Amino acid sequence: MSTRDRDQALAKARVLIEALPWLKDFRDKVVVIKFGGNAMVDEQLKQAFAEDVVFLRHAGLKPVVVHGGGPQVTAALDKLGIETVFTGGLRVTTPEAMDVVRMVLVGQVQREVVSLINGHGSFAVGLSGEDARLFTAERVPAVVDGQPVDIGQVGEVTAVQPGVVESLLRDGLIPVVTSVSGGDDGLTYNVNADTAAAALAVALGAEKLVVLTDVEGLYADWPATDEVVSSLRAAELEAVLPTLSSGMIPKMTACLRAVQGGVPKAHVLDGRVPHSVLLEIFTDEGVGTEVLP
Ligand SMILES: Nc1ncnc2c1ncn2[C@@H]1O[C@H](COP(=O)(O)OP(=O)(O)O)[C@@H](O)[C@H]1O
Ligand SMILES: CC(=O)N[C@@H](CCC(=O)OP(=O)(O)O)C(=O)O
Repeated sequence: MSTRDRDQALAKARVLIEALPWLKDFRDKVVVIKFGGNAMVDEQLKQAFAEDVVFLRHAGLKPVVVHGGGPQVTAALDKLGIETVFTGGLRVTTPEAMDVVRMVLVGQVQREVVSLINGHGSFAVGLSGEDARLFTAERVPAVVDGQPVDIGQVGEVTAVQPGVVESLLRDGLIPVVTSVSGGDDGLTYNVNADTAAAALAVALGAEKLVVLTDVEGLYADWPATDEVVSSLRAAELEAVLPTLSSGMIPKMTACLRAVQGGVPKAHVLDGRVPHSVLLEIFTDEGVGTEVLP
């Protein structure tokens, strides 16, 4: 073996050894990963995401995927000539739009994520919040400048029955969850996927919530600067929440609820970086924004 070959082999071994403490810590632990619609635009990135999830499963963790699909819903609504309006980071959802949301998220995006993961084995099983009443949702208004604004069939998760997800995990499977949920009133609700991921992470007693998105993390003073906040505590996040805009509102609220609900750490990561999930879980690379209790 030449010196160069040996150095390369050593570097590879170092990477594997760096993962050792994390492999020990995370063995048998549940990690909820929110795969955002904006992070699922590129074929190579989608493949890398599927590889990461399957890697986690083979490494002895219990990954649970909650997927988004906002951009995909907007594209379908556009085709049908239905206008898209977001208020406080949430889609204004008429009964007509609700049918499209469910069709696209459950029938298209969820199926795609399931088949991407199953390209690497027989692991992924798709579920929506309606299956076995995983989530119960209740209609909520958006809050704009402190005032409630009606946004239609949009719900918050008020109850989680995680049994169906726990059964799948016991069988070594990878649940792929869509946020669309049923209400006690018999209606179907459009639940933001970050919100659903946080509620599920809390109910499962997850070790970590990882939220993939299309920015590096939480920007300190967006859009004026792109300086990423690398770490913040729940109390600090609570203070900055009212200053946030658009999609970051449900995302950071979800991280806050997760850590307040007992999840030791929530992490917003750049889904445009290939294998960002693996890098976050198994290496010392400090990427994205972590939220601590
Ligand atoms: N302080 C902030 N830091 C980072 N991104 C922000 C901030 N405020 C608003 N944003 C916007 O939030 C977006 C992420 O939310 P969203 O589009 O809902 O993502 P996803 O589809 O991954 O859930 C970013 O692309 C950015 O445009
Ligand atoms: C109420 C609400 O806004 N629901 C979201 C659900 C999908 C989602 O959250 O997708 P991303 O994670 O890709 O943004 C929507 O209709 O777009």
